Amino acid sequence: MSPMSDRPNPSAPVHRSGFACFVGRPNAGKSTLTNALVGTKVAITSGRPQTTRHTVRGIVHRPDGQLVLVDTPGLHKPRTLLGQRLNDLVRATWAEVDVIGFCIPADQKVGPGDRFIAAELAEAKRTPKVAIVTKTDLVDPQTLVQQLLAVQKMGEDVGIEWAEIIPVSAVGDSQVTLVADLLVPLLPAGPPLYPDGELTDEPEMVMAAELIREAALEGVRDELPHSLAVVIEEMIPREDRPADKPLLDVHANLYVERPSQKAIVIGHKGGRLKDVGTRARKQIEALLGTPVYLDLHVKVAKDWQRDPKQLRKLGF
Ligand SMILES: Nc1nc2c(ncn2[C@@H]2O[C@H](COP(=O)(O)OP(=O)(O)OP(=O)(O)O)[C@@H](O)[C@H]2O)c(=O)[nH]1
Repeated sequence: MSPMSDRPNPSAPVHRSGFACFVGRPNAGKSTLTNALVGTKVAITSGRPQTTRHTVRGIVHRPDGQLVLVDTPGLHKPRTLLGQRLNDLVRATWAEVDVIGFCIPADQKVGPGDRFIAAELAEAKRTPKVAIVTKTDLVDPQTLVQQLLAVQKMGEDVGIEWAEIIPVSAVGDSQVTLVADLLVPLLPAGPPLYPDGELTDEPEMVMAAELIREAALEGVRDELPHSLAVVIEEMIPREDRPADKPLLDVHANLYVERPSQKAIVIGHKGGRLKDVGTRARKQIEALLGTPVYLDLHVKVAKDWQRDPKQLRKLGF
């Protein structure tokens, strides 16, 4: 603990800093809330700083504190080696972060999916947990009150005492600041962990790979849940370009497990892959501030999720 936190002066403003992660079932609104909090268009700001093994999604800089939002993959029934590793990673993250935000959409009844996560979450006894009821713009006030009560009850059922229960609409920009207001006091006292203005410290290649992966999964997430990995083979400035007209060559491989998945990614007459490439290219250009030539190849790496050697190669 830093000496700052021991100082018995309640009137002096204490700077706090630490890590938070959002959990919740798919589509609960975690990414949207993250982006709203961070307040940037760079949707995927990932990083693996020395201080944590986890991917940084975004950093909220405030005068009173710095909130580093880290990513966890979804918890799910482990059927493969990758599934097991992901679940282990989730649990490790929950034990290491300073606060967990459990996102529950306001417009859907608390269900078995939520209860499964809540029961697992209850095991992370030492980490404070905040319940965040998202998408409040989609419901009327009465439904919202019912949902807040249901979330309270779910906590009681599994033995979680929520530090806070916060309704928020990231899309409607309602109470987003309040989420940070309530999370920051739960962080330990300490100086900022990252320089001001920094959104991520991930090497550009990994960020580019994530942008491509996101683009490739768009609309086909259900068909390709964890079956897609992206590896940037090469990222080099094109030679012989005038200084005012640079071009960055990015060559990436998209690995899927089965030929049927390859067909999904590529699409009819390659149309889908072309779209994926265009979208990912624009985002990489926005991210790096330079024109990009993006070259994508889809490869089948059979059963890569079950093969430790392949997993390592693909960065898991
Ligand atoms: N109306 C409304 N829609 C929202 C809000 N927040 C998120 N959404 C929508 O809900 C959907 C899911 O949001 P995401 O932020 O991608 O959810 P997620 O929890 O990150 O989903 P996964 O990445 O699948 O785990 C998207 O279509 C969002 O636009 C909100 O505050 N209001």
